[in-house]
Amino acid sequence: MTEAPLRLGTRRSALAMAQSGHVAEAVTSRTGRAVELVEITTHGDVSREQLTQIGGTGVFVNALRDALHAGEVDFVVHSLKDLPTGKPEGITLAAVPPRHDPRDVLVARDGLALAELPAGSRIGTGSPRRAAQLRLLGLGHEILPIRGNVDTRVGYVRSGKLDGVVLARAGLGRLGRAEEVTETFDPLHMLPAPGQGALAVECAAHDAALVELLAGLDDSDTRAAVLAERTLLAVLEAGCSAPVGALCEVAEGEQVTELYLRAVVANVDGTDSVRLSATGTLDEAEKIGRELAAELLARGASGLMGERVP
Ligand SMILES: NCc1[nH]cc(CCC(=O)O)c1CC(=O)O
Repeated sequence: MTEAPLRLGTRRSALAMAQSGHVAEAVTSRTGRAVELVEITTHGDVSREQLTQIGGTGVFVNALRDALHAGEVDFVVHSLKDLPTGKPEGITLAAVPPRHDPRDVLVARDGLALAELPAGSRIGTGSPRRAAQLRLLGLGHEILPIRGNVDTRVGYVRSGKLDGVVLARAGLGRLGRAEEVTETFDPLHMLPAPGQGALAVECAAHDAALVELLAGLDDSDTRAAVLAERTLLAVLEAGCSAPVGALCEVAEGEQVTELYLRAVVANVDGTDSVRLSATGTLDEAEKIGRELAAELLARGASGLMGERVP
C-alpha cells in the first residue's frame, strides 16, 4: 500500500504558491513521498488595511499554524522574514532550506537605477525599513507607502503612477520575474529584513517521523545566518515593521566557517541611523546576534525605533 500524500498548507498568493510548490518538489524528489497543496485563506490576504495596522505580516503566519494545530495539514511553508521571533507552542521549525538572494531590488521605469531617478521621483514601498534606508541615501526622492502583491506593486510602475518600487529579489525570482529588476541594492546601502530570501518549513512537534523527513531539506549555513539575524531582531524587541535591517553572510574559511553579520537601525523618517557589524564562527550565530543588538542599543537604537513620523 502506498502512503497517503503529505498535505502542505499554503496561502493562495502567487508567491506563496511558488514557494510551497518549490518545497513540495524538494520533499518528493528527496523522499518519494507525494505532496498535495491545501489552500488556506488568511486575514492578511483579504484585508485592505495597511499591514502595519493589522499587526504586521504575523497575520499570514497564524492561519497556517492554526491549520497545523487543527491537524488539517501536515506541514506549512512561510517566508522566514514574516515569522514573529517568538517560538510557537507545539510547532517545530523542521527545515530552513538553502537561502535565495537576500537582497532588495528596484524595479523602476525605463530600466533606471536609483541614482538615475531625479530628485522628486516617486518611489513606493510599504516597508518602514526600506523607506528609512531610501531616505538615508539623501537623493531627494519622494517615498510613498504602498502595499499589495508583487503584481500590484510592479503595476504602479508600469502604469506610470510611480517611478519605482522596492521589493525582495527572492520574491521576484521565485515568480520568474527577476528580469524586471533594474537595480539590485548593495547591502552597504540597503540591508534586507532579517530572514529575507529564506523559507521556514514547520510541522507539529509531536510528529517525529515528519520532523525527521523534513530535516533533510535543512541547510545548516542558512539556519545559522537567519538565527543570527533573528536573534538580533528579538533582542531589539523590534516588530516586523520596525526599521531594522540585518544580513548575515556565511563564508567557508580554511579551518572554520565564518559568519559576518551587518545591521542597521534607523528612525522611520530616515534622518538618523546606527550601523554596526560583527563576525564569529558558525556556532556563535546566536551570540553575535545578541551582542550586536546590545551594541546597537548602547548606541541609541531604541530611541530611533521609538520615533514616529508626524
Ligand atoms: N513582506 C512580504 C514578503 N514576504 C516575503 C517576501 C519576499 C520573499 C522573501 O523575502 O523571502 C515578501 C515580498 C517583498 O518583501 O517584496
